[in-house]
This record gives sequence, structure tokens and C-alpha cells, in this order.
Amino acid sequence: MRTAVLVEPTEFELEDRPRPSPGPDEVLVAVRDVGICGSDVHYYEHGRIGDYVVEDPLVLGHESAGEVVEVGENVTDHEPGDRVALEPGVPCRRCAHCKRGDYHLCESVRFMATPPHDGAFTEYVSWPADFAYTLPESVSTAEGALCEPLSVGIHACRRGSVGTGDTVLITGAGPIGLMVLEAARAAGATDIILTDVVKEKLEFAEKRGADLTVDVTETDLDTAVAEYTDGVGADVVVEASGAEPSIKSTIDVVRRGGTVVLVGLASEAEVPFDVLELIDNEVDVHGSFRYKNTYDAAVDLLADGEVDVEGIIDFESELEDIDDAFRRSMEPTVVKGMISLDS
Ligand SMILES: NC(=O)C1=CN([C@@H]2O[C@H](COP(=O)(O)OP(=O)(O)OC[C@H]3O[C@@H](n4cnc5c(N)ncnc54)[C@H](O)[C@@H]3O)[C@@H](O)[C@H]2O)C=CC1
Ligand SMILES: CC(=O)[C@H](N)C(=O)O
Repeated sequence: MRTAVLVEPTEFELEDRPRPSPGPDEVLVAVRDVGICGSDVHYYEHGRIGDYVVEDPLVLGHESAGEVVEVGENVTDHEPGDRVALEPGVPCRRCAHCKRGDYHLCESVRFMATPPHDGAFTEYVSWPADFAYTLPESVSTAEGALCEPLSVGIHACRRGSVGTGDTVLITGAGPIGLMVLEAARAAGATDIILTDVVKEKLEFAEKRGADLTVDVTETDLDTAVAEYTDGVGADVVVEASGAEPSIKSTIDVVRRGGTVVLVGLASEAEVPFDVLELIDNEVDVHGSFRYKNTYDAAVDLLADGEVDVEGIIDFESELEDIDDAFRRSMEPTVVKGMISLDS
């Protein structure tokens, strides 16, 4: 099977690899669509993300969906022909975190495209059947692949307890910020503000239904939020840029008693926070790491037409053109590139 392998930073090789056989509890999936995530691009450019270093050739891609072509002997809930979205992180199922239900915090998780685990820029993936979610007729495999970033958005909104009538401020209008926008709207938020430093990103966010966009290179965020909320502040702030000034600004724009959800990964681990302000305003600060139990919700939201994910796709490329697709994905105005396979 054709497989795109990152052999060196900025260098893919297309290899012919043996097609895997499904284990007893696995499904073999012919991959149809794979999204290019910011983390894929980071590994492509730098060969590492923090402590995760690409030491051996690695298959990138963790936003994937395709068609089941074979099932393992114990699999009863999938059959060949099913179209499925693949949840990319498979936990150990035995540790304290897994047993508590926090399987996304499992320290032995096997997460696609995170060294040393291969991802989905390949023709076939064998994957645990219970981490493959059947897509109804009305949901495309491209949408199935984008259940992954949508899941990040759903989990962030759950962490922030976003509810009916809330004002939600999302900092960063990249794919994650835009997926938080979708999830927040679906959770009942009525006023959604997005910030960014790139005009085109903000124009796009506005087209996708943001009630207010703020270019933080031109406009003071505190003033804009204060004006919009009559001086109260946002009920929930979801930080989805990873930019230090943006992370710092979250506690200035959240309302007293509100919630800050940190999703964006800062390049520096330490960002100073005014703890007295946090205490005085009784602000809840939550980290949000990937997601758990979101795929069923993501598929249902898509099937019901409650969210749009396909609209963030800028371009689709073939596996053979993956180098070019990654280079395009590095352009600041590009939101989402996809690799489509028709094996
Ligand atoms: N916690 C988690 O589970 C996950 C975290 N992430 C992280 O979330 C962040 C967002 O992911 P993507 O949307 O894929 O990244 P992205 O880089 O495509 O988008 C970030 C956006 O923030 C904007 N930005 C930069 N500086 C800003 C500032 N000062 N104020 C407002 N916006 C600013 C950029 O122009 C860009 O549009 C990244 O840090 C990523 O690593 C992504 C997936 C999962
Ligand atoms: C940080 C990422 O972008 C990635 N989705 C991951 O969860 O590792």
C-alpha cells in the first residue's frame, strides 16, 4: 500500500508497505480522507513537538476516515462497506485514568502520528473497532475526518460548561478556534467573539457566524469585550491560539465567576498569570487536552446539520502531492488542507 513517510524534516517519501491484517478486535479501513493538522505541519517543519521527537521515519495524519474492508473475528458492530471516522488515540484501558473514564489522559495512549506511532497518510489502517465510528449516509468521509478537530472543540466547550445564552470569547481563529465556534453554537452560546492577528482569518470567522471579530493587532481586546458585554466580560473564554499575549489576556476579558479554557499550546511552558485577579474574580481555569467520548456527539451533530466542518477546507490533494499540500498548509491564510485517497 502507498504510504507517505516523513523521513526527515520537510521530506516525505512515498513507500510501498505491506497492507496490515486486522487483529481479532480490529477493523481494516481503506483510508479516504485525512486532514492536515497544525501538529502534522509542526512535525514536518521541525521534526519534533516539545518532548515528542521524530527519531524514526513517521507516518503523519491523525484526522482520518474511510471505509471498512475487513473485520477481525470478534468484531460484530462493523461490516465491510461501513464508512467510519477513526478516533486516533487508543488508550491502554487498564490504568487508573482509563478506569476513571478519563481515557484521554491515559499515559500509554497510542495516538496516531505522535512518535513513535504511525498515522493515517496511507492506504489502509487497522484500528480497534470501538474507536471506529460509523458515519450515516449524509455524512461524508471528509466530515468524518474532521470529527477530530471538532472533538477538540466539543471537549473544550464541555470543559468550559458552555451553555444556553452564553457569551463565548475564542482567541485564535485557526481550525481549532473555528471548531470551538461550531461546538459553542451547538451548545447554545448566543454571542461568540473571535480574535486573531490575521485579517483573512477574521473575515472567514465572520462568514462562519462569529457575532464579533477582533483584530488584536489593531483593537484593544479588553475595550472591545467590555463594550460588547456592557462591562461584564465573557462567560467563557477559550484560548485557541497558543500565543502568550493571548493566553495572558484571557483573565482580563472573562467575567467575574467565569471560566477560562486553555487549549492552545504555548511555545513557552510558563505564562505569568495574575493569581490575585484569578482569586478575587473567582475565575475557573481549565486545561483541555484532546477529548473523550466526543465522536458519537460529533457524528450526531454532523448528521443533524448542527455544525459545519467541510466549510473550513481550503484544498484537497492526492497522497502523491503531500509535499506540496504541506507547503500550502504553512501559508498563514490557509485553514485546512486535506489529503484524499481513492484506493
Ligand atoms: N489542547 C489540545 O488538545 C489541542 C491543542 N491544540 C493547539 O491549539 C492551538 C490552535 O490550533 P490550530 O487552530 O490548529 O492552530 P493554528 O496555528 O492554525 O491557529 C492559531 C490561530 O491563532 C492566531 N493567533 C496568533 N497569535 C494570536 C494572538 N495573539 N491572538 C489571537 N490569535 C492569534 C493565528 O493567526 C492562527 O489563526 C495550537 O496551539 C495547537 O497546538 C490543537 C489541538 C489539540
Ligand atoms: C496537539 C495536536 O494538534 C494533536 N491534535 C494532538 O492531540 O496531539
